[in-house]
Amino acid sequence: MLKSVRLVRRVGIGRRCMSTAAGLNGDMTFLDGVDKFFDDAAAKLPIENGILETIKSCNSVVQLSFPLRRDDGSIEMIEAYRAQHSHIRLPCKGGIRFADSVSQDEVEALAALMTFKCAVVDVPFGGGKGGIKFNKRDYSAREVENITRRYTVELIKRNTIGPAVDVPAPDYGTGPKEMAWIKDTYQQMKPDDIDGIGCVTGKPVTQGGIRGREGATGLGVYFGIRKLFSNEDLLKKVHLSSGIKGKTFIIQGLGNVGYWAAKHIQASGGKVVGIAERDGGVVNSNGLDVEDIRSYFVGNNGLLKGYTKGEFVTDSGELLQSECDVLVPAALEGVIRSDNARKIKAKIIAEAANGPVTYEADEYLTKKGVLILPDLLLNAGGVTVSYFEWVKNLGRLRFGRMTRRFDEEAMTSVCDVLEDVGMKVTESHRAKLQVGADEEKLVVSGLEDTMMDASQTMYNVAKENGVSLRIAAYMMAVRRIASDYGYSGIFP
Ligand SMILES: NC(=O)C1=CN([C@@H]2O[C@H](COP(=O)(O)OP(=O)(O)OC[C@H]3O[C@@H](n4cnc5c(N)ncnc54)[C@H](OP(=O)(O)O)[C@@H]3O)[C@@H](O)[C@H]2O)C=CC1
Ligand SMILES: O=C(O)CCC(=O)C(=O)O
Repeated sequence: MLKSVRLVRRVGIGRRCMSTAAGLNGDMTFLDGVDKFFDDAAAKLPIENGILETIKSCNSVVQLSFPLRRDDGSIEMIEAYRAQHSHIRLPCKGGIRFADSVSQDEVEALAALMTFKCAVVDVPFGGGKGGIKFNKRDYSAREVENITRRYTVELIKRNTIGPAVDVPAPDYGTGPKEMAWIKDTYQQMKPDDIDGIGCVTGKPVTQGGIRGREGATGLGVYFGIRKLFSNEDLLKKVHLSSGIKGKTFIIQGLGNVGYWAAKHIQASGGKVVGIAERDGGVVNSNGLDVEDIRSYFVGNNGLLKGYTKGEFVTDSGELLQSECDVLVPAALEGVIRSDNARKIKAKIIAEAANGPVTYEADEYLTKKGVLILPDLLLNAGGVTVSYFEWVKNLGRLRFGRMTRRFDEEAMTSVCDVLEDVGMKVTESHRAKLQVGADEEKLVVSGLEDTMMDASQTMYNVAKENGVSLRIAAYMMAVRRIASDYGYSGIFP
């Protein structure tokens, strides 16, 4: 039985109905920090105050609690949320987090980041985010499945999930398996929704997922970092030469995002000299082998302790403060705060996680000259490829299915014609040209194009306005959303 349900409608700046979150070790709460970044960007834009208030406010938050029958026969109440920050574009979009840290403040902040992130990469969704407050490790597989399915049912009952209204995806603590349960539950309950398969993204490929989504966020992080390493102007400010090759990286979190980002960084010649996980970190100034450490970590129940190809450091927080060119936080928000910002030695912080740097730490580090690649841009690869998955689901057609062979044959004809007119086309030329793009190639290409384009616009906005990259990203987002309101007006 449903114990309590609260539907909270947020209607204006500062009129938060029940923000109970404590600040982050003395810094403001996650949500207050996001609001403050928004205000700083908004102050630079000639946009009517009422529109700014409309953009900033969270449209709705569902708070749920539902019972779980534990394996030992006892009943436990589970607390969960889904925030829909913006309905200006539908569906709402954003992941579902399974973590002890989940709170209303957290999901609202994350949902707001989703709205702005989607606008930065021009993905036509409003922001949403869900969370269930529990640690998966303390529950059996059956219990986790039941929690996921019951949560989905509670969302269905409130019309808070569906391909047209709100489409969840993976986030911290969730992945393809949970997304498959959500999809299956939705389709069991709504068999007449012809687009039901698009009710969630990040599904396994066999369940309507898209090739490339699992590694998309980390690949997008890599693309964003690579783009920065081609920007001589910005690199000059942090006294670094161009190119990733030989640069040193420390990664926090070897989960989905951290692993894929580290893998691509290493493949392009970057040196991963430290990896920090919850139980401790491993350092090696000659560079760690990402694939090797990840397979150890996965096989060792998510623990790094015992890994022998580097020095183990018990306090993984120490790694954030170690010497490196680029620090990549890829775990949770608020890990760089005023109480440790002064000790950060990295020249660049690449925000793979959402909100890893608090407002206060951002202010301090930016003044000090540390370059921060903001979450709004840097981890947008996930939602970009989720968008491709949703389009695929609604279109019911795998990208490349109707074009791959056609393109290959067209290029074969081009090679034949070149030879007919007397040009020499070698076998290696043919091998290069006669490729039709399959789904994965198209996804990677679309993702790369999106990240390059959005990065360049962000750099331009930062330069034109003399602001940090983060404020530039917020400015891009606010301008685009305000322009939507300019056309749609305020209903009714
Ligand atoms: N998945 C996605 O597509 C996207 C994720 N993000 C953001 O990226 C971040 C990471 O998400 P994701 O990779 O999916 O999550 P995962 O759950 O896959 O991985 C996170 C990893 O970080 C570890 N971790 C937790 N706390 C710490 C800590 N204090 N120090 C070091 N490591 C820690 C976790 O350990 P443990 O399991 O023990 O907690 C886990 O191994 C989140 O902020 C998320 O919102 C952003 C865009 C998209
Ligand atoms: O893939 C998505 O739809 C959302 C990913 C996400 O939760 C995020 O970008 O923070």
